[in-house]
Amino acid sequence: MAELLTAAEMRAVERDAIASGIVTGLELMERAGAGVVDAIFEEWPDLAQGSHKAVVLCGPGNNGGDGFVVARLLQQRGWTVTAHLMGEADRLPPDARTNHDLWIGMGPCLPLSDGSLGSVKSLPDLVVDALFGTGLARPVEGDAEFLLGNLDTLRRDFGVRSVAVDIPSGICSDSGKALGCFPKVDLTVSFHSEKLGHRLEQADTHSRRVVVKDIGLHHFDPEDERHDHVWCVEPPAADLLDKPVSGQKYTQGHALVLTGGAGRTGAARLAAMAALRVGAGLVTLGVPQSAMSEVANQITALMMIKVPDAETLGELLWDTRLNALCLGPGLGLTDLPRSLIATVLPLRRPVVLDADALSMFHKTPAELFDMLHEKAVLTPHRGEFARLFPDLDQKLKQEPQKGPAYSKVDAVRAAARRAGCTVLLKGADTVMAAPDGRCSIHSAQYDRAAPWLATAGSGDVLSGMITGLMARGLAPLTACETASWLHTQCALMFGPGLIAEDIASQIPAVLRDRGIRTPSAG
Ligand SMILES: NC(=O)C1=CN([C@@H]2O[C@H](COP(=O)(O)OP(=O)(O)OC[C@H]3O[C@@H](n4cnc5c(N)ncnc54)[C@H](OP(=O)(O)O)[C@@H]3O)[C@@H](O)[C@H]2O)[C@@H](O)CC1
Ligand SMILES: [K+]
Repeated sequence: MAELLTAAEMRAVERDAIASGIVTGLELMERAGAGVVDAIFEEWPDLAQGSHKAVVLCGPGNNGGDGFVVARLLQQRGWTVTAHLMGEADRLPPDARTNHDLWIGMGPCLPLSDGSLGSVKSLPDLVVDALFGTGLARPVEGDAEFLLGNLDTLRRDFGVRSVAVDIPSGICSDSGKALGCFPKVDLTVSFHSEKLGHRLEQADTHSRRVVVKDIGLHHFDPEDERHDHVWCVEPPAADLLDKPVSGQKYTQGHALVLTGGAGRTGAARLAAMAALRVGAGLVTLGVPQSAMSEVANQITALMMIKVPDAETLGELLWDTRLNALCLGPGLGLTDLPRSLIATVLPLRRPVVLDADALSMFHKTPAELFDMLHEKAVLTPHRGEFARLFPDLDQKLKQEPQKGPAYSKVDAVRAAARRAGCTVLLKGADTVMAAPDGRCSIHSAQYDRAAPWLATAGSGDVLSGMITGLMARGLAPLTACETASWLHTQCALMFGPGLIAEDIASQIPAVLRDRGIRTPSAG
């Protein structure tokens, strides 16, 4: 998995590298600027030929310093470049000041103003946004706000291309939240690793693409440093999902998914099918009397068993081969589901709680938290999260007045700690955290945007996938990471027109794509 860094972590990596003597700050800035120029030509090969016109907006910190390097390197390629500086040159930090002074010998540096992007008659081919990077400390105002607001219009209406250095200015790199304004650029070029802000919130609405350029710094090792850092979920390794050739069905676990009453069993059936498709050996639906014939008419590979009350469920669970459970999809909000949950949780067996199993505790979340354990997973959407963790949701909702802003990572980590189990908060930026602080983000953004996944029953399928993977023996956080990736990948594979029933049906194709083959296929 790839690390996602906060501004403080990035500064620490830089500081350690400089202190060890392997590199200077000035060298890092040069590499950063050169990385931006390389990325520009990779993105737009036509700009690598001939002479073009660029405007570089430089801020008062080192992000501005990177901008002066870009200005110099483009000018050296024969471009016509104008730099615009926000603030006073003599207040720039040392490395940025050095690059400013180098630029002054080469081309114009004007004060930033509302006219910095030129007039309709003299527009540049490219705008470089180097106003603020990881040091954004408060909302952007004045001329900077005006200019950033215009970038998207220039792109749409006049074909002017825009590139942000490190992160679009105005976006908090720790939280992805906008501080004061909301630019939209074609390309963001970041350094060393992506920052959390490239993946959180509506990240792909302020940049159409993000590329990361290596500047020769040390990367964290996921095996050693999982607790402190946040990781971006990547495609699961084939051996995580493959089945042993000689295995029989019980070696892949037996999941139990509880349904609601008559007329409300669809959600649990979706979850159960997903659990089976991700490879659980057996999946049984636990069904109340009123829904027995409805469920019997709808299933083939799934099994069912009557669960009229909590006592029956308790007896059933003496069978420890039932090794992962799913409660919530369509379960209802009456006393029966509450007693079913109270029967399941003390057994400390892997369990996913979703939907109604979360909503029913909205007045008494502490009652739920008291029963939870480290093998449990909560999979709330934002509304369910707000009901269980109203104070954290409130903090998350507040419009930030300073950076770094409170982030979804902060909120989900706090929720997992409080609940004592893994919490997965759904979204295009799905954030999941274990109670010990391990945390990852699955991003269905940029080229993995899956808008058709926002469809009724989609969350039930995700819960089922997590349950099935836990039945196969995956640890809760790993199951969440793997299921999040599979869920989105199925949607991408199916494409437009997707409904919840289609998601799990794509699993075989996705598994084949991951290199999981039948032995005879080699
Ligand atoms: N770390 C690394 O390894 C590397 C880092 N590199 C580059 O450095 C960048 C980080 O540089 P940075 O720390 O100087 O912060 P940066 O984003 O330039 O802004 C700070 C300045 O902006 C000001 N300011 C803030 N908000 C404001 C507002 N709303 N309105 C007005 N002013 C505001 C703030 O003022 P202050 O808060 O101090 O009053 C301060 O003057 C990073 O993104 C990357 O591009 C690369 O060279 C490669 C290696
Ligand atoms: K920027």
